Amino acid sequence: MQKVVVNADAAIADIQDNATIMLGGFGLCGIPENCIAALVRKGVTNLTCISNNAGVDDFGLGLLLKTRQIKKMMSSYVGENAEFERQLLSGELEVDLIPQGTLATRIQMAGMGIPAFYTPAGYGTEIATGKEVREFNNKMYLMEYALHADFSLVKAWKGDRYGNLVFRKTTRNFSTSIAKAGNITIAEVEHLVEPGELDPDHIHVAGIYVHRIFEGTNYEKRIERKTVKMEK
Ligand SMILES: CC(=O)CC(=O)O
Repeated sequence: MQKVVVNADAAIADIQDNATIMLGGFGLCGIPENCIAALVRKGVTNLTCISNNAGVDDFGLGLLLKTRQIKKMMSSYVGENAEFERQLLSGELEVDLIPQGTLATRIQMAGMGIPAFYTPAGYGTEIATGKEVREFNNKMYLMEYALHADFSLVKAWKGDRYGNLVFRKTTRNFSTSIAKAGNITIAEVEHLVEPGELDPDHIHVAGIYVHRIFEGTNYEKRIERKTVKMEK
């Protein structure tokens, strides 16, 4: 199977209005920047976006919020985006705020083919509204469903033509599960290499999960490693 596509525009060409897309990254690192820029250029609307972080005003999913292409956000960490807040408070944006561990597990379960699971997170709160509740060992749990998407978009450090992916540091968080949860998974990578160049022991996502891959350009990478000197 030929998985390599020329660029982000080709990779996302069949994402249409009303699609559900899942995006990797944690905080502002590991963001599929090239795919987001291509979605802005394509102008698709009414998207449902599943991502731990909803971006900031001028980066990440904030770019798609600014252009009003997102109808619904399913997220956990949403606190640093003024336009997100404005759209939420004005009722323009539907928001499903999900506890972070629940979000991670719902995505992971989709990749594992497990339809639902029980978690104590959110029991007795608004999160529990409408959800099945069960008691195990004298503790109450909510049933949560696996979370699937039409498309998963992830950004890795390296990938090969077969779609095998290697992530760096925190960018791996969420991205490895997201890569397995979409019907179509698109990976953008900083370095596209030949099969055999990646050490098999270092591969985080096996190519079987990845349908399209391309080498991205001009990564902004908002979060950089800083050396912090600790006071004695
Ligand atoms: C703590 C977090 O959830 C990190 C982030 O997405 O900003």
